[in-house]
Amino acid sequence: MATVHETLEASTRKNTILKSHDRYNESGAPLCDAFVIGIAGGSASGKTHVAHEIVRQLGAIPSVVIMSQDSFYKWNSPEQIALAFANEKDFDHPDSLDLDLFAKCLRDLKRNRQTNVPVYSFSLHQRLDETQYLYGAAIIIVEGILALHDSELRNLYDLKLFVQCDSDLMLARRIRRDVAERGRDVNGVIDQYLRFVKPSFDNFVQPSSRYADVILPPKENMEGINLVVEYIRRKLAERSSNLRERMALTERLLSHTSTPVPASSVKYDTSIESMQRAAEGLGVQLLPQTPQVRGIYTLLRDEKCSKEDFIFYADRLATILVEKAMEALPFEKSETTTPVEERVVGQRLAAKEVCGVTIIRWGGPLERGLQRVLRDIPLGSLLIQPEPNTSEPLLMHCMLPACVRERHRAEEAWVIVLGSQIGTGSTAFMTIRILLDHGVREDRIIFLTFLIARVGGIAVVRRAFPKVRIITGAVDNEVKEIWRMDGGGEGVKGQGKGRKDWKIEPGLGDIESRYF
Ligand SMILES: Nc1ncnc2c1ncn2[C@@H]1O[C@H](COP(=O)(O)OP(=O)(O)O)[C@@H](O)[C@H]1O
Ligand SMILES: Nc1ccn([C@@H]2O[C@H](COP(=O)(O)O)[C@@H](O)[C@H]2O)c(=O)n1
Repeated sequence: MATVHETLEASTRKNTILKSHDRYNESGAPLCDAFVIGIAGGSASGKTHVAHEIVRQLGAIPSVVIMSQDSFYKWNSPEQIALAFANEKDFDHPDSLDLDLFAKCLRDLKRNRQTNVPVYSFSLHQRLDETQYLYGAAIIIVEGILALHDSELRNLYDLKLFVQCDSDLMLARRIRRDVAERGRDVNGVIDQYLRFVKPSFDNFVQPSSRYADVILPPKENMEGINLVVEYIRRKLAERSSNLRERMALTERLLSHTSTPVPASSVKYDTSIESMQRAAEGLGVQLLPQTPQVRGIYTLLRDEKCSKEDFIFYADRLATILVEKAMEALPFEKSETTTPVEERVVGQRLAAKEVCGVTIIRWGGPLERGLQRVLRDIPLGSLLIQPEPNTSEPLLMHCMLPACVRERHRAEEAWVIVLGSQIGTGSTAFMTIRILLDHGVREDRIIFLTFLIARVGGIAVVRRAFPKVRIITGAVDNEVKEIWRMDGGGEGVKGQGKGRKDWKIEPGLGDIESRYF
């Protein structure tokens, strides 16, 4: 028998997040749901093969999730498991599946929310205790023998496919696969096939082919798959947006803002009054500009600041920012006994769940400060990187803390987000949107940053998410378009390989490179 580890590997192989990308408008609302493709067909007809071929051909398109109906087999009692091992349990009737849960998970994922999909073991004939977290799909491929049978599921698909295959070919493939991968023997596979698989195919699976938009042949089906992939590409192109570009076009966007940002006559005016005015206009919280804070910025801005000093003072500043964030968290009365046996009334943190989310590299210089103030805080991470051609932010990796991954906990959680500077605002925007998708309340997100560009994407972020608290230590003037060379440093477009990027002026330079 396969080990639980092997079983898990086999059963989760179909539910894979590859990458994810951004698809929201400037108001923070999702532009569109994920595109969902339903693939049905008999057992071993080639549904998984078709799903993987579509993913392979889509290639550069960032996020595709394959959701398998197999994950939704119901929990089985010990008696049912004994029947299953004797090949006497019917796993092909629609009643063997939790179709309601299947539709709920798909609905959530389609609407850009997280979902936690059950994990099923074919070798143990049982749903396992763990679930698989999925989030961020732009395209969802659903595959299963009954994927087109249920009307609730059908209503969620944008495209319906059916893989047509001869019964003898399906039986031959199933014997080979079930013996090799699912811990079965030949006689058992044949018994189960004749008793349950074939009748169910005739009664439920084959009749559902009438709902399909496209019927694919079992072999030599590349031509059909090519057409399907072309169709998906067209649909995605219709939906695409270039948010970062639009966020950087600040004049146009600022004219939309309800709170006008006062213009400064001095090019690089970093005076206290100028920063305070800008922060107020933008609705961001500026750290009190104490001599200490001003002194730290003066050191950090200095191009001659050594790495050692930069790290020390960035950590110090991060600690001050986190201390400021603490003022937003709820505290309650708490009694304690002192070492001299006296009772005193004090305070304790009253938030049920507090966690941090850092954006890999971008939030790194703030992490030590967070952990100094909130020692055991769970810290999740996101990797958001620009798409090479458009510079659109892409979510490449999503490792959120448990209290955000589960929706009922996310609704209670306070989240402190770390990002070193907000220029075009596109990464900040995407991070906030990801947290909202998970159910975190807008007024419980606290965004900490060293620096904001007054004329930049911050206006869009504020307008889209007015309840998010943004705390910064400084507000600088503007965000400028540059050409970032592949090997590092700035260059001129057309002279060497690189990509479009933005930088804040006067700024702190490339904070991550100076810190790491
Ligand atoms: N077009 C194809 N050409 C050759 N082999 C295929 C093809 N489609 C599927 N197979 C093989 O048949 C078996 C079952 O295919 P799979 O896609 O897992 O079926 P399903 O998901 O419908 O149960 C696998 O071993 C797979 O490699
Ligand atoms: N414990 C189980 C659960 C399901 N099956 C069979 O799996 C088939 C569906 O999966 P495909 O990948 O082939 O689409 C279905 O026909 C069930 O008979 C099983 O054998 N054991």
